[in-house]
Amino acid sequence: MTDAAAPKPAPAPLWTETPAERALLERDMLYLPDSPPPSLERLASSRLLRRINTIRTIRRASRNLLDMVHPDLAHRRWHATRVGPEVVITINDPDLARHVLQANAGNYVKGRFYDIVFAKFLGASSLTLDGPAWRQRRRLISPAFNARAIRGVEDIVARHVEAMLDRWRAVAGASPQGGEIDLSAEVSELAMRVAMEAFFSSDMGEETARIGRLMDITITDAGSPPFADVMGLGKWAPRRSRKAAMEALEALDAWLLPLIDARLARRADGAGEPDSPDLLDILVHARDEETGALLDRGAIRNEVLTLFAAGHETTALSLVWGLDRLSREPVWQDRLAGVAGAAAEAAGAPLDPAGAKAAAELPAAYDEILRLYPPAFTVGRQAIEADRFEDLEIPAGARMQVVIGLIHRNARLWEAPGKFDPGRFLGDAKTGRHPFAHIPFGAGPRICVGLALARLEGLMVLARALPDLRLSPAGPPPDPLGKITLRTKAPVRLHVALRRAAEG
Ligand code: HEM
Repeated sequence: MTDAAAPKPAPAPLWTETPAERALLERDMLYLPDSPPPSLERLASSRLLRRINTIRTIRRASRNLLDMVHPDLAHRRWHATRVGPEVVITINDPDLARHVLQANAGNYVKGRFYDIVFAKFLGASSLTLDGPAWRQRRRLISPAFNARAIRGVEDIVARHVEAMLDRWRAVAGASPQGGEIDLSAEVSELAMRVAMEAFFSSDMGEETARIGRLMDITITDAGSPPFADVMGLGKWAPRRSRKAAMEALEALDAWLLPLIDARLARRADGAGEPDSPDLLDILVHARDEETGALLDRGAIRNEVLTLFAAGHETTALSLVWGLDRLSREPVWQDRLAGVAGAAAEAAGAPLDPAGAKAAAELPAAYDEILRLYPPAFTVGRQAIEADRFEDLEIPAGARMQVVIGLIHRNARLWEAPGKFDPGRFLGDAKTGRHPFAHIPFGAGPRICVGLALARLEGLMVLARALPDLRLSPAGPPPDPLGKITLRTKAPVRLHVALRRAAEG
């Protein structure tokens, strides 16, 4: 038999959605815990119940943080419970979120939980510090994320997006039916490569898989702090081993510290800040406004690790959830592909960031992705002093958990909240919306410092991928898993085909 007569390969299996899957995709809560935590009122009646609840909650939360969210919260503005020594108030209300994150932000710090979760890994950094030390650190790192700095990394982002899409186009073009990619691995590699080059002007080479694994081990471990730490028990209390995470952290340090040391050595030799500094240059040359002091090696290491950890996983997850959902929304996918394709044709070149922004449907689609699947599902604060909001008494020390993922699907704020509809962010549709109804990057003084970089990456992937590639699901909708971020329980795969082949 000649090649020409060889049978065509069997069509790649394309996922056929069931009504149950559609209902799951469009429900008002992304996640429903099967047994919710009891309310504060019920716990007040029994010490035994409080103990049992604490142990149970910590166990469950260390497996999946989303289990902390009470399903009743979908219909309530807040819910109070007690975990160990703390009153925990979970929030599904834009006014209370504004009170905690902005209006009375001075009374709320990152607090004990951030110490437990991050201190061992990131140390003191812009993410974990509070008060004047945080303000100073934030001032120091902000120049690395201002409009000029972001324009400076546009080419880096475009180059890495294209390199990723070339791999996808090769898979898609290998057969008329297209093929499958490991979406989770692909976008994680993209976000790491962008961070590495934008922050350190350095190439990750073949390191992405190893560094990704090390980051994953440390972040996963940080997201499940030992019971004794959560309970605030002394050193005498037994704790589970964190050996694997500490080894991963050492390996990360062994990778990062030489990069930092090389720049510190240049500074010691008298080299000033270059004309186009990267993030590491900015940190190495940053001086305290009042004292003129430079950051020491430890502070630079903490900041660099924080920015790498805070930046790469969140951005990658927005694309995992977003492209998976788009693969299940063919009408919007075709519309976005048409808009991006027409804009690129008019420009006579692949869309650049300004062109992608100007094609209003594209930023609207990224906003809708961040609404349905906010990678930072929840942000927490601790009350310094007792406070009051309407009829809610907030005791001193209370943990305030703003559940962004609930506010984003709150039926009082959004019509048909589970439906994918970027139209919510187009034209007049935004008029009159509560300013805290959509807060994927947080809000107030501690709003995400890297949001422009994240948006740039998200937008460029949509703008460049959709005109060429038709995305379809390779399996059922992903299951959410709350660690520190909104992960998926298993890596997500995606089916990609060339649009021209698919349409021809
Ligand atoms: C889609 C991607 C991203 C999402 C959804 C996201 C979300 C958030 C949120 C919700 C906060 C506020 C936390 C709080 O109030 O407690 C935050 C803070 C922060 N983010 Fe992002 N982020 C993203 C990307 C990035 C990137 C790319 C970077 C850096 C390269 C970054 C660095 C930070 C830092 C340093 C903070 C702490 C800021 C402070 O407290 O002053 N993030 N992020």
